[in-house]
Amino acid sequence: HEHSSLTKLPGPPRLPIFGNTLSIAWLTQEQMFERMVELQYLYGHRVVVKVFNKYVLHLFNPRDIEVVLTHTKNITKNKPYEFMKPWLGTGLLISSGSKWHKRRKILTPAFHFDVLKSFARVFVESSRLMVNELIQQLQNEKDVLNVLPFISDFTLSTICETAMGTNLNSVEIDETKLEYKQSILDIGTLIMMRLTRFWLHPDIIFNNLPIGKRFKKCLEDNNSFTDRVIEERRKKRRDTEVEVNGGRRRMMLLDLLLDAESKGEIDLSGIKEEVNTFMFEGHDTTAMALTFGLMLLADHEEVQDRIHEECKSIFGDSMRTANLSDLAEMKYLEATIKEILRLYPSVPIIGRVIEEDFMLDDIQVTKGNEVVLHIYDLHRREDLFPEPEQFRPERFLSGEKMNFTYVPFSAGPRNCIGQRFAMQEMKYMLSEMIRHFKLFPTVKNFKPTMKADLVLRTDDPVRIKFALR
Ligand code: HEM
Repeated sequence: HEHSSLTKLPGPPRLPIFGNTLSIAWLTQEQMFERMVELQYLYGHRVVVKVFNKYVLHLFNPRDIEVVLTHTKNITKNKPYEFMKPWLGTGLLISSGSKWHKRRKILTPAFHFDVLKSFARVFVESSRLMVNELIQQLQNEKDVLNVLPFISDFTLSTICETAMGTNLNSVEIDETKLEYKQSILDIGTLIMMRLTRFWLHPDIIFNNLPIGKRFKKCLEDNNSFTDRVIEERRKKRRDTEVEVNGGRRRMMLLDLLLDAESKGEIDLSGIKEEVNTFMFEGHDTTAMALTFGLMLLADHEEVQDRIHEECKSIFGDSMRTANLSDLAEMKYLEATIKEILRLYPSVPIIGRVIEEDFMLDDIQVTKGNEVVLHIYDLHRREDLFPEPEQFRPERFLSGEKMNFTYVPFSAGPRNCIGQRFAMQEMKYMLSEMIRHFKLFPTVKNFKPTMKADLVLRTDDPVRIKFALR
């Protein structure tokens, strides 16, 4: 009764007791990614994997995904997110129930249209800063670059300067910044290792092994950066008492948290978990999307040319910076970003643990079951996106609603709170890049090997050749 009709669904052959846990126990992150992708080809669009006595339902159908994402009660994240708790606490990404509701309410104003609008200066200046750095590289005859480090510097400093109200462009902080970025990579690797090796699941074992000690060290490195961000903002608020700029400044995310603290609605550990959550989600997701984006653009000269044409029609020969109404006119660039996120959705899969029973046709999914939604695989279904491997921004030009065939930012009550922030940031940055440079691939039609991680990642460096336009 408890496990309802899931037992009847297809899936990889299960062993007694262990279920499917042994078959993933030695996989690398690359193999694990492969394994997730191949599920639908081997078993169809509803697949059941058994983890000891627990049933995990993997879904690849837009209709099924819609049912799960729009359910108002089933908003609790599944087991794998537990392993992120020592790091992100129960910040907005991971919390559930009334805590999640309360926090989402506190933080939503930080993403209001007017607040995002006020970030234009930061997005534009940071984009220009990156462009200038690349020009400098060109002057030093370095025209082939691994782009990720430049891009993640860009996204990290924008999230700090916007949401956190902290400026990081001092040399002194460079080292801590690098350490912070490295700590996130290591945390991802260690969490994936723990996830696939079931004997590392109990805290008492994990924490006492070398891997657990390494994990702890990474968390310390990570926190030393985010603690500093909080401290810097506190100091600034003390020094410049009323820095309220038409009431807007105070809508910055970290200010909302610090204000909530003085009203007794949140404590320091609550602030820390949100700052860790937003620093990570707010920079790593967009950095990966922009990296894969530049890779695809380099490979598609015709797409670059169309974006350039569009920019010319907006700016003429002027090299002035963009504003929000310019952005609204960049229809082709918007379609391009959507297509980038179709092929490379920064969050490739998401999961829930079920608290209220529901039906998928005649299949009953019951309390305690877990559900995994395959965004990456959904976006590459041939029946939904003809020639799915082809990069074609035109798919998104008609403006037709994609409903649940396309959900890079998830949907429903637990959708991405930073969706519009991310779209704006990517538009500002990519338009600046295309206005200044022509990009060329170093390997034509390069398909990096993906790995299972906290966000969509590859170990293959994305190298691009630059030339001034
Ligand atoms: C290309 C960029 C981005 C993509 C593709 C993306 C995607 C997603 C997805 C799929 C989720 C749902 C996760 C889940 O259910 O486990 C999510 C949630 C979230 N995202 Fe994003 N995101 C992006 C950028 C950002 C940015 C820039 C921020 C912050 C400034 C952000 C903050 C968050 C937070 C806090 C959540 C949890 C929301 C909640 O549960 O209430 N994301 N994002």
